[in-house]
Amino acid sequence: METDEELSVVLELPNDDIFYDKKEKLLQIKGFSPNERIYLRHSSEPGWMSAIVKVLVQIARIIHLNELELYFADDVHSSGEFYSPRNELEALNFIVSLIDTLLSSCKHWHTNVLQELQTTILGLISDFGDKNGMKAIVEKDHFCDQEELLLEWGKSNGVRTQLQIAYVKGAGRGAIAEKDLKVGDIALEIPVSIIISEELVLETDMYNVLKEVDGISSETILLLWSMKEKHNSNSKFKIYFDTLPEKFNTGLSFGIDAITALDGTLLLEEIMQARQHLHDQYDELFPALCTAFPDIFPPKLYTWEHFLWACELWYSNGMKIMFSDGTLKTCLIPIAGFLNHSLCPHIMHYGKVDTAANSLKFRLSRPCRSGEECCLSYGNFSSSYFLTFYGFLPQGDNPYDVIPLDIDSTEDKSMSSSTTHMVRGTWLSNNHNMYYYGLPSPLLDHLRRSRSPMLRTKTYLQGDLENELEILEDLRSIFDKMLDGMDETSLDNREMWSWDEKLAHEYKFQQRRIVSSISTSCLTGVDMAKNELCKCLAEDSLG
Ligand SMILES: C[S@@+](CC[C@H](N)C(=O)[O-])C[C@H]1O[C@@H](n2cnc3c(N)ncnc32)[C@H](O)[C@@H]1O
Repeated sequence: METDEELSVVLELPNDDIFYDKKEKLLQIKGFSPNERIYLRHSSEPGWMSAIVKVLVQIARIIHLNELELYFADDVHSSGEFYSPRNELEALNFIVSLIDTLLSSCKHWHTNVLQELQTTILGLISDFGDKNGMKAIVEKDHFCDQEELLLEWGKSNGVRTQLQIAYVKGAGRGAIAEKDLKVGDIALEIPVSIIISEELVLETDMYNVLKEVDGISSETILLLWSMKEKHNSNSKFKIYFDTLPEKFNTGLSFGIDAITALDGTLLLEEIMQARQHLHDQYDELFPALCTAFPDIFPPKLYTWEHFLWACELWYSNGMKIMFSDGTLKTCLIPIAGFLNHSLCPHIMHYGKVDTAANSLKFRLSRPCRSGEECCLSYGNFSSSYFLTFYGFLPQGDNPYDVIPLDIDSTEDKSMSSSTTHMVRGTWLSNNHNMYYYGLPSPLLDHLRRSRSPMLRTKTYLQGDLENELEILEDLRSIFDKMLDGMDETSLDNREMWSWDEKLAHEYKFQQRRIVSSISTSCLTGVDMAKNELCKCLAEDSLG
C-alpha cells in the first residue's frame, strides 16, 4: 500500500490461521500487532535498511511458524530469533513475494527503495543457504546411462529441466543444477501426463478384482499394480521402472543385528510395529489373490519380498500431489524422484498441479549454483521417520527430532487437552536462562502448574524456587533413566558395520546426544535454582 509520499506494507497474520491466538500473543510480546504496518522510508541514516529488514523478518517468522516450532518458540522478548531453516526460508520468501506485489503496482519514485529491499532479502536468502545447506559431493566416476535415458524420455514427453542426474556421496542419485538458478526459477517441470497415479489402474482387470476387496485403499491398489508393472516390458513407464534400485535399504528391511542395536530407543518398537502392519496387510491379500486370480496376480511376482520392495518404493519415492480438481493423491513422479531431501531445501513447495500448464513445477526458494545438488524438503519429519521409511538420517540439526513425553495434559486449562508435550536437543534453544534452561516453555509451565496450581509466574520467591527444583529433578530422572536404557555407542568401527547396523548405531548416537543434552540442561537448571534459593533464604534470614 502506498500514498504519494509514503510507501508501506502491512504484514498480516491471517484470521483463519489455526494458531492465531498463540501467534498473536508472540507478536504482542515482541511489540507487534497482527496487522502491522511497516513504513518503507528511505533515510540518510546509516542502517535504515537493516532496521526495516529486521522488523519485517521478525514478524514474517512468527506468521509462518508451524505447530512444532510454536511449541519450542521462547515466549520472551528477544530479537534475532531463529526458529528453523524451514521457517526462515518461508519467512524470507514471503517478504520477497510481498515486495514483488508492491513492485508490480507502485509509483516509479518508490521502485528504488523496493528494489534495494528486494536485493537485501534475496541476499539474506542466499547467505542463509550458504551457511545452512549441506554441500553434496558429486561422484564423477559413476555413470548414469539409464538415468540419462529417463531424462530423454521425459523431455520427449514435455519435461523441462535445469537439472542433471549424478551420484552423490551417501545418497544414491541426486539432481545437480546445470547452471546458476535463482529464487523463483523453475528447476524442473513435470507434465501431469507422466505422473503415476491411481488413474492408471482404473481401467485394468486388476482394479475390477481389487475394488471388491473390503476396505482396500487406493494407495494399496496402486502399490499392487506397480509390483506387476515393474515387470511389464510394454509398460509406458518401463524406462522409469528400470532406473529404480533393486533394493531400498530402509528401516523396514533392517536385519536382526541392526534391530538389536536399537535397543533402548523408541525406534525399535516403531520399526517392529511398522513391519508387523505390512506383514498383516500382505497376509490378508496373499496367497488368496494369487490362488483365485493367478493370471492377474502371478505368484512369483507377489511374494513377501516383492511386496516389501514395493512398500519401500512408495514410502521413499511417493509424493502427495494436489490435482486441479482438488483431489490429493500419492504419486510416483519420474525424474522428480531423483531429488534428495535437505533440512535446508532449495525447493519447498511442489505439491500442487499448476492448472494453466497442467504440470507440476519445482520452483526454487533459495538459489542453487551450477554444479550444486538441488534438494527438496520431503516434509517436517523426525530422524526416526526418515530412517524407517526412507533409509537415511538427514545431515545437520533436525528441528523435528523430538522425544514425545507421555504426560497427561488434560488438567492443563490454558491449553487444549490435545497438547502433546515433547523435548528436543537443548542446543537448539537460544534461551538457557533461569526458568527456561533450553527446555520448551509449554512443558515447563505444565509441570509447574500440575505441582502448584496457584503458581505465580517465574518469581524468585522461595515457594516458586522449590517448585522449580522439584520439576527439574523429576524431569532429569526421566531422562537419566532413558540414557541408562541405551548403552553407549561408539561410531569408531563404523567401517565394519553393514548398512543397517551403521544407520542403527548413528541413530542411537543421535538419540543419546539429545537425551543427554536434556539431562545436562536439567542439571544446570537445578544448580541455578539452588543458587537462587540460597540467595533467597539468606535474604530472608537477614531481613
Ligand atoms: C526420492 S528418492 C531420491 C533419489 C535417490 N537418491 C535415488 O538414488 O533413487 C529417496 C531416497 O533417496 C535417498 N536420500 C534422499 N535424501 C537423502 C539424504 N539427504 N541423505 C541420504 N540419502 C538420501 C534415500 O535413500 C531415500 O530413500
